[in-house]
Amino acid sequence: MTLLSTINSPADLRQLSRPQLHQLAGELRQYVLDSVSKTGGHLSSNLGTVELTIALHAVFDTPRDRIVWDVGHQTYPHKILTGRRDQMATLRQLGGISGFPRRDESEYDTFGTAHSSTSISAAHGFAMAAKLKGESRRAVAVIGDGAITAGMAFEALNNAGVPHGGLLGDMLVILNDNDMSISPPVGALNKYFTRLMSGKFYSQAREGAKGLLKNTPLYEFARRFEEHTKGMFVPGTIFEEFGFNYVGPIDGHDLDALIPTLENLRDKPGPQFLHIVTKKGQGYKLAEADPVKYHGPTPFDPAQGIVASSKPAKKSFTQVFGDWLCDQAEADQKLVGITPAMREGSGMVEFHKRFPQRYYDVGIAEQHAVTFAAGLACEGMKPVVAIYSTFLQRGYDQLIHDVALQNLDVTFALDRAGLVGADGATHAGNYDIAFTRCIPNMAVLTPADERECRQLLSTAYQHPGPVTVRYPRGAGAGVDTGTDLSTLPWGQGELRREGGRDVAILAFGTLLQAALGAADALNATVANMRFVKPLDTALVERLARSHGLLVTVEDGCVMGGAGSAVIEHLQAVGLNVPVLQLGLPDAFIEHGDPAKLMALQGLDAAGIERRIRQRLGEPALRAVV
Ligand SMILES: Cc1ncc(C[n+]2csc(CCOP(=O)(O)OP(=O)(O)O)c2C)c(N)n1
Ligand SMILES: CC(=O)[C@@H](O)[C@H](O)COP(=O)(O)O
Ligand SMILES: [Mg+2]
Repeated sequence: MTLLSTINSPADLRQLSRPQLHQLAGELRQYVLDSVSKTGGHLSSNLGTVELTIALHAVFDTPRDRIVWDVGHQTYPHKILTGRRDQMATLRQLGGISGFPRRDESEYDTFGTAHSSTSISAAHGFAMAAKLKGESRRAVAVIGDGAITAGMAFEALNNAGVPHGGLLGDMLVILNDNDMSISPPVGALNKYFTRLMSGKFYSQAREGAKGLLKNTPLYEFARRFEEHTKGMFVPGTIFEEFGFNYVGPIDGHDLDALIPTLENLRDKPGPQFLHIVTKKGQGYKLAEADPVKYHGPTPFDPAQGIVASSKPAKKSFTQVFGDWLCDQAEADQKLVGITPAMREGSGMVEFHKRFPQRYYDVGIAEQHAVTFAAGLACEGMKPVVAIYSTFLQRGYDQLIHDVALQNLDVTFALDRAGLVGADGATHAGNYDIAFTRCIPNMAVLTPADERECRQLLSTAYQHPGPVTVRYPRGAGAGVDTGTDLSTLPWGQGELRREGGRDVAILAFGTLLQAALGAADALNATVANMRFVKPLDTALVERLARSHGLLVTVEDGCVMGGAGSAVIEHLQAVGLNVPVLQLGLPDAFIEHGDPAKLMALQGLDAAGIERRIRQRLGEPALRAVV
């Protein structure tokens, strides 16, 4: 029997001796590796937080004390120790536990997250509420060196370090510095952390206070860095200037350092800041060597590691974008590619290699990414912002105020549009059609397949104003993209299937395939609309005049979506034809296999057919999933 199998809550863990906690760390790390290798999920970050999680639950009185994890992708050890060990087999699957903290999943998950850099604000809220309610409890924010680069983290530090109405929150911010975001970290702050590490951390190690780094790459790195910076004067840290008591850096894998340090900080009033140094992928050699590859793998054999499939894979939309970006950059020196910390996920690795001067990873800084692009556009450059639909939500005011209002020529390549699968509701790109099409000057393009994705990216790029081109996670139908940079006529859709006069389906985006499947069974007309804005109003009117029912289909929210655009136009021109709007409902859709999720929403071919038949008052011919 393992020790881990006896831990059903942090109360059990608090009964263990220090040597037993060391043993627990080994078992927990193995459990994380075993379960993630079966389910897929965020691996590298979780291997790095094993000791920290044990130390936090050993020292703090959780759930009474509030631990707020930033992003929350590193909370698998926390889930395992807080009563969800056996549910790890269901991680990120339909009906299973989430890959992120959820208030409705456990009382130990104090704050729901998945978008980064919110933890210090939320912990500050917890700390001030405790003060106002006269309760004595601690709030702890755990934030990574990637997540802390976002403006929001600094807005919170700025606020939390000074008293309000004479009250100062008792909070601890733990900076989990593993010198990695998803990709290698960028920016001045990262350089600053390296400086901090090379000073205090190294000198502690050298003096034998811990002797822990000896013979490790970190030791050698710190030693070499110190040689470069000899004589450098480091006054207080930036965090002390913000009003925090700064402690560290300490080794975040050393329970014997972590536990006493946390005990000490737990008992100190006011804002405390602990800087720990960890290694992404710790304890699994392959992940340590390539933390990017093991950031969020699909299932793999831990003995072998991730091996490339021998089957030729269909190109993902992300790859279609990445190829297009390189070709367009080759053709136009003015192109600048921008990613807010998602180089791999957005398909920009090759672009980075080939065009390093025109590649910008701005860190986790979506707001800055959008306004930086606006500045470039003012000077006649041609910025392309590659951003996940869900993360553009962070840059919404910048989109309106800095880009659209000045009608600037910025192309937004919106990846992960629609449901994304395992990451669930936090990452779903359901809202971008609704929140972009209402902005004056913005154009909104929805390619139906890989070839059209490439063509509409070129079309957007040539259009002298702000445009979003949205495409989903994963592969399309396998349509050849071609290698040209040809464009499609602005604002025009196309008729893809001439059917009877009863039903015309207006498909926006990649659901065209499912719409065509349904149309075959119904003998319906199908239009591939391509543009949500400017809408092909001539095509809409023609179909409205010649069919008894219009059906709009999109993989975004129905409310305010592309179907709403069609109805608004019909109303404006006084065409009174019934419209059935098919898309995502007014509900958050949980994690699971994307195809299953779409079927459950009635957005596969069978579902579209069934819902149209229901609307026509016909019996459903296919079984409900
Ligand atoms: C607002 C936002 N932008 C981007 C992301 C994607 N993202 C998830 S984890 C991550 C890297 C975080 O790095 P760090 O905070 O250092 O944590 P680590 O993975 O190193 O433990 C990024 C960019 C996100 N979740 N939220
Ligand atoms: C936690 C986070 O935001 C990312 O790691 C995200 O899970 C990546 O998603 P993709 O796998 O779709 O790139
Ligand atoms: Mg990090």
